[in-house]
Amino acid sequence: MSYKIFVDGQEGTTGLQINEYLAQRDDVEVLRIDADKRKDPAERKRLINASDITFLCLPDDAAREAVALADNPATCIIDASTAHRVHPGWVYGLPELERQQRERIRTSKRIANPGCHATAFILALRPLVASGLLPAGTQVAAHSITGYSGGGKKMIESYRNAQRIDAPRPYALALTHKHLPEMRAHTGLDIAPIFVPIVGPFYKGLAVTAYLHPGQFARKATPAEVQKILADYYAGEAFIRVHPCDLEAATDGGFFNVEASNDSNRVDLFVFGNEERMLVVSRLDNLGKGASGAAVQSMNIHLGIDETKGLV
Ligand SMILES: NC(=O)C1=CN([C@@H]2O[C@H](COP(=O)(O)OP(=O)(O)OC[C@H]3O[C@@H](n4cnc5c(N)ncnc54)[C@H](OP(=O)(O)O)[C@@H]3O)[C@@H](O)[C@H]2O)C=CC1
Ligand SMILES: CC(=O)N[C@@H](CCC(=O)OP(=O)(O)O)C(=O)O
Repeated sequence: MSYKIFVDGQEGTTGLQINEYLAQRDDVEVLRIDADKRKDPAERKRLINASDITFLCLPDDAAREAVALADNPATCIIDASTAHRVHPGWVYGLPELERQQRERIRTSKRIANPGCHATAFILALRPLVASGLLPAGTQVAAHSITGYSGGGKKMIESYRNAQRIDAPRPYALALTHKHLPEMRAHTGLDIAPIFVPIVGPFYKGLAVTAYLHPGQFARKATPAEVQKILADYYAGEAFIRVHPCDLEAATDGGFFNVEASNDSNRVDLFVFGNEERMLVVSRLDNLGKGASGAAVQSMNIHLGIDETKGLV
């Protein structure tokens, strides 16, 4: 069986990476759009409706437009943009979210691929809320350190061409980052976090660090107990690794490497600190589990094939 796949936005950062994954597979046929028709709605409409799966790797407005072009009920759309992540009728493409999520991804024709910071944040926090340890009313604070490819073609260009940008740059300082709605909706928290992303002068790799105040927990817990909640929640997950509370093993001489999950679809989770002050750190490749890898994982689940196919 060969599935027909169309990548709308095939020349963008996420689209190119999805095509790299698909190029290694013999069970998919990629429908290519001619370069001069990449933004032609009629040609995009034809290819979307000729496909079993269409990946939208587009800015939000273009993604909404693409959805309006889809009229074949058999076509499944996996949207990498922010447009539909808390939208009714769309399933959030994070299979590890909870037990029923894979079935939702399998049966829905509208799948919203999670944001990169949001994926890391939600996977770190959701088990703690679900276990009752972290009250839903807690306002969590977190920062994220990310590579510049997360900003797409324009940001990549600015790092490569402009005068050297060699210092990390915090942004979204109005504290209204576009991932807040999905972070709130999919962690089970009632309040959006105080969230500060920081972009650094490296291509890819991302780590969200969430600050936990054990005084706000519903019961006393050590870092090892928090680590166990995460490990139990993700037991058996192919792409989530919950590391033991071992600072020496988790760092290079005390320094945390935000690039160490790169070139994988893996999320690495760590708990640091003590009974008074705690951190949960969640690390991934923003172009892997933070974007294209996650999209391919959802495609595999939707098609009912091994979800790890083509992914490491
Ligand atoms: N980069 C990342 O790590 C992540 C990105 N995302 C999301 O995925 C989506 C794509 O992001 P990214 O790949 O980084 O963005 P890029 O800017 O790298 O690529 C977007 C592509 O879409 C094309 N495009 C723009 N408008 C249209 C249109 N109307 N019709 C057809 N094609 C169009 C652009 O064309 P042109 O080449 O001419 O500019 C470009 O090739 C975004 O919504 C982003 O928020 C999600 C998770 C992570
Ligand atoms: C470095 C950088 O700018 N990163 C992007 C997030 C990329 C991502 O996950 O994406 P979506 O655009 O799909 O939400 C940002 O923080 O806005």
